[in-house]
Amino acid sequence: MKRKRILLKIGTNTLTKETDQISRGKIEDIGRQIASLKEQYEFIIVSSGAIAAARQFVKLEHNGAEINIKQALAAIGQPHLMRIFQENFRELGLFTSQCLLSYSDFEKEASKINICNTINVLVINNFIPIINENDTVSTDEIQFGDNDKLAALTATLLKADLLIIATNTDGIYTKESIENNKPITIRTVNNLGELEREISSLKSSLGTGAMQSKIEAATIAKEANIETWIVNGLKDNFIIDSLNNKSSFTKIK
Ligand SMILES: Nc1ncnc2c1ncn2[C@@H]1O[C@H](COP(=O)(O)OP(=O)(O)O)[C@@H](O)[C@H]1O
Ligand SMILES: N[C@@H](CCC(=O)OP(=O)(O)O)C(=O)O
Repeated sequence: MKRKRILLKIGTNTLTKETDQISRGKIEDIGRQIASLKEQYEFIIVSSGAIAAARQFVKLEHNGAEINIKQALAAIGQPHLMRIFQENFRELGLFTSQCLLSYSDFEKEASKINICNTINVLVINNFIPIINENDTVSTDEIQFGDNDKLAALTATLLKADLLIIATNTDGIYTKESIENNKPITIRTVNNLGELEREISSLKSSLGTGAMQSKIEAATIAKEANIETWIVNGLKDNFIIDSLNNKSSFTKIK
């Protein structure tokens, strides 16, 4: 049976479990789930966390440009992040590999072919690709805040069956429920336009930029007929529970 391809995007909030360190426990939780699902699903990961990994170890001299500091931190943190993935996944019998991509790679035909070729060989040989933005050569994601769009472009290019974005909420909450401090998840979205209106009207008062980028990612995925699920990565077993419909999350069809 052909395995379904899941593109899993893990944000910094999830990877650090909202602390100032990468959580080995969370990486182990993710690895354990991938190991138990590997007969039915193949996983490609887009992981943030390079900057967070560096902040555990260093404080850099400031030269006036905050973005340069973040780029340097990403360069320092990325190998640490990969080491933590590698150590934890290896214990579970999983092999890892690293791919660093930037937006401009998705605009060049030759680069797109190379990305597909490399990642398909990795997947066939059971090496899980762990992708991050190449923060040395471009600043799009660290400037605007996340890897969501990179994940959607990658899911589209690699013909994923599903895009799962792991974050620190039970998906997207309704405007009213946020205002009442009793968050209620929007379970299914068929009309992204309507959702966009709800979110943008929240923007001024509650600062919803973070969810906006996830909606933009879902818009890209939808154009390629890929569903996006926004799930709570802080919870143990979040991938399996969402696949079994045992948790509260947002499904964007
Ligand atoms: N309607 C909404 N529903 C849920 N979360 C929202 C909403 N609007 C804005 N957010 C914010 O988006 C955040 C998640 O995005 P972000 O901080 O970028 O996380 P990540 O690092 O996982 O990408 C939430 O913690 C929440 O503060
Ligand atoms: N490439 C950067 C991504 C930074 C970022 O803010 O991402 P996210 O946690 O997805 O909002 C890193 O690895 O630190």
